Amino acid sequence: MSCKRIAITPGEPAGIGPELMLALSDLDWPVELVVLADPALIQARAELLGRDITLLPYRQQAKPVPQRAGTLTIEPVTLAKPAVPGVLDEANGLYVLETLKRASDGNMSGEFDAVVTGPVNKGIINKAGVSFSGHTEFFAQQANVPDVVMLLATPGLRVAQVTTHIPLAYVARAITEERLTKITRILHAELKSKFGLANPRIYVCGLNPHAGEDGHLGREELDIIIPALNALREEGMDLVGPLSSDTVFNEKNMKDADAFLAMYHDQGLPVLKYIGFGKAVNITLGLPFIRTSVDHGTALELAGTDQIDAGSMLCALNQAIEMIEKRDE
Ligand SMILES: NC(=O)C1=CN([C@@H]2O[C@H](COP(=O)(O)OP(=O)(O)OC[C@H]3O[C@@H](n4cnc5c(N)ncnc54)[C@H](O)[C@@H]3O)[C@@H](O)[C@H]2O)C=CC1
Ligand SMILES: NCC(=O)COP(=O)(O)O
Repeated sequence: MSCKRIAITPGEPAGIGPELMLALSDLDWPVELVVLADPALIQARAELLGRDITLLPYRQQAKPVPQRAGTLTIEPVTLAKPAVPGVLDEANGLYVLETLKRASDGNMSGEFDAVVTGPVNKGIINKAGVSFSGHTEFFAQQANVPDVVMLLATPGLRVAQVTTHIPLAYVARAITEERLTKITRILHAELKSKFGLANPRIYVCGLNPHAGEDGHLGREELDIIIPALNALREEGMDLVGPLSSDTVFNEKNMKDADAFLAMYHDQGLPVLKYIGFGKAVNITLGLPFIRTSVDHGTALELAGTDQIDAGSMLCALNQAIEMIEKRDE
């Protein structure tokens, strides 16, 4: 297989993204990594941490070559202001978006084979004047895809979400038969195509406490979720539920399920992040390109220190490489 090229966005410059890039540069990789960032930022963080690193310019027309330890290949994107570790500055909000847009464009054109993203601060991008709720929604919009699925995965557990970054107060309204059907179809199809599962079994969470307790604690299960799941079962999908989300994540179910489908962001992710910290990956399903990410945030208080765990970033890159291999099989 020819050497592949993966775009890497470090994310929020005041967060631990630059440290994550240094962690990537510690290892040899079988692919070319193209870091979309301000070289001065990476150099400054390396100096702060007493690290030697050789920054190489990205040459788009050259054949991709595997990344060698001690180096990072960079395409410059210029910060508006030098970043201070741990201190957000809305002046750099658009810089972050520029890196994401470059990654998206390069993936859409076929220049890159995947994008791996570091953590961004959603709030500071909004403060910079651009409405932004997350990479998931941003990449969907850039790729002109109406529906994508956020899936977090760690060994032994995959959790997808029907809704992503919306206020809790809007969640019940957003759970419609149409949305649940579309999301479940994407999840089911990509568990097959991207993870090689012939007939994936998906455990579905209820929305209400005790999955509505026969309608006494909320009617969404009876009126929306059960009818949607029954129709999808008619298509041959192996769906279990809806089940009460306070008990569904037990050892027996985790062994049996290929994935869990949660109704909202904070329903299943605490379980996944608890058992998977340092070895979990966020994957966007339904995009026309491969996108993986760290499972954690900007950890501002750790920026500029050597206290970070780069495990999730390494897993995200390995996951992207695996997905490229699967795609090219
Ligand atoms: N992929 C992304 O872009 C994500 C971005 N975020 C953003 O991050 C910001 C901060 O969110 P928080 O909820 O505080 O989550 P966080 O993940 O930044 O921090 C939660 C706790 O985990 C620790 N932590 C996080 N990553 C770590 C690492 N690699 N090594 C060691 N310790 C680590 C932090 O020090 C903190 O104690 C928010 O603006 C949020 O939107 C959050 C999750 C994902
Ligand atoms: N919990 C994952 C998260 O919030 C990151 O979302 P995204 O920025 O990857 O869409």
